[in-house]
Amino acid sequence: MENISVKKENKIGWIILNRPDKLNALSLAMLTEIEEAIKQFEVDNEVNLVIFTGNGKAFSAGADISQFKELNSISAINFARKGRKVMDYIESLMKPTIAMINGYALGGGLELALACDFRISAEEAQLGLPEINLGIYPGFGGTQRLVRLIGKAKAMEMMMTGDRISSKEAERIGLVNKVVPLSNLEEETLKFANKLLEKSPISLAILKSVILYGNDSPILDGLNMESLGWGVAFSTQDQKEGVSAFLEKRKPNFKGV
Ligand SMILES: CCCCC/C=C/C(=O)SCCNC(=O)CCNC(=O)[C@H](O)C(C)(C)COP(=O)(O)OP(=O)(O)OC[C@H]1O[C@@H](n2cnc3c(N)ncnc32)[C@H](O)[C@@H]1OP(=O)(O)O
Repeated sequence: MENISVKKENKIGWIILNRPDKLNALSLAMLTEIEEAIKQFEVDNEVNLVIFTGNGKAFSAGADISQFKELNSISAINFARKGRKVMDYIESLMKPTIAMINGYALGGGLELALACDFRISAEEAQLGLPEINLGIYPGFGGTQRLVRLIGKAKAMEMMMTGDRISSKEAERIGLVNKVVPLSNLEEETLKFANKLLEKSPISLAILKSVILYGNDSPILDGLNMESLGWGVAFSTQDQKEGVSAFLEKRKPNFKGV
């Protein structure tokens, strides 16, 4: 991998965007590497959760603008589709994902963070969708995900003005889950991740699927999915372990089966 670095530690798969001199701009090559890393983590039983972050002063300053010069209408669609495909893949991963936002999260970089389940941001970070200043608009799924996450008015404001917002403001409007000083970012992110790692990975996977499905469906379909997922959760050993542990007044030891 030339544009990202990848590691596994204590059940966590790390994807670290690694073009610090270009503020981790998302080139086509980087998108391909991210897709490859996700593919590996998806089937790796030693990875139960994935964290994205950036090397240097940015999480990511967005799609690589230097690659835009070569684009025509068709190749622009292909670039946007490639990015969208990767973001959709991240979103649908059946393991929790966290964007650990260490600095600028702009344009496609923020769209990557939006595809994650959780966003934990450094106080010092700035977030925004400045594509409008380039005569374009978010194209990696952000037009849809941001509206669903924070509502139409604020999402339109961010996309149509292109203004950057602080982490504190992002927390206030529900765009990030938690804001911490940069010096504590990794520690706090790991604390949050470890809370999830104590749960049953299989229940988290079913729950995530039910929530994502329901978010894009009429409520009755979502409710039906919830009931069906419940049945699946009840067929697992983890469910038996969870109930036994409660009754035996001990901590559950979930195995993901
Ligand atoms: C085709 C489908 C696309 C679909 C959807 C996605 C679209 C996008 O994401 S468009 C990009 C949106 N992002 C931006 O417009 C942000 C661009 N960057 C900036 O405004 C600034 O770099 C900054 C405010 C984030 C930071 O400013 P500063 O601290 O002054 O750092 P520099 O500007 O000097 O940047 C250092 C270095 O990094 C290069 N760079 C920064 N962002 C990008 C980028 N998005 N693409 C390519 N390169 C980027 C910048 O050019 C500098 O490089 P050098 O000049 O070679 O040092």
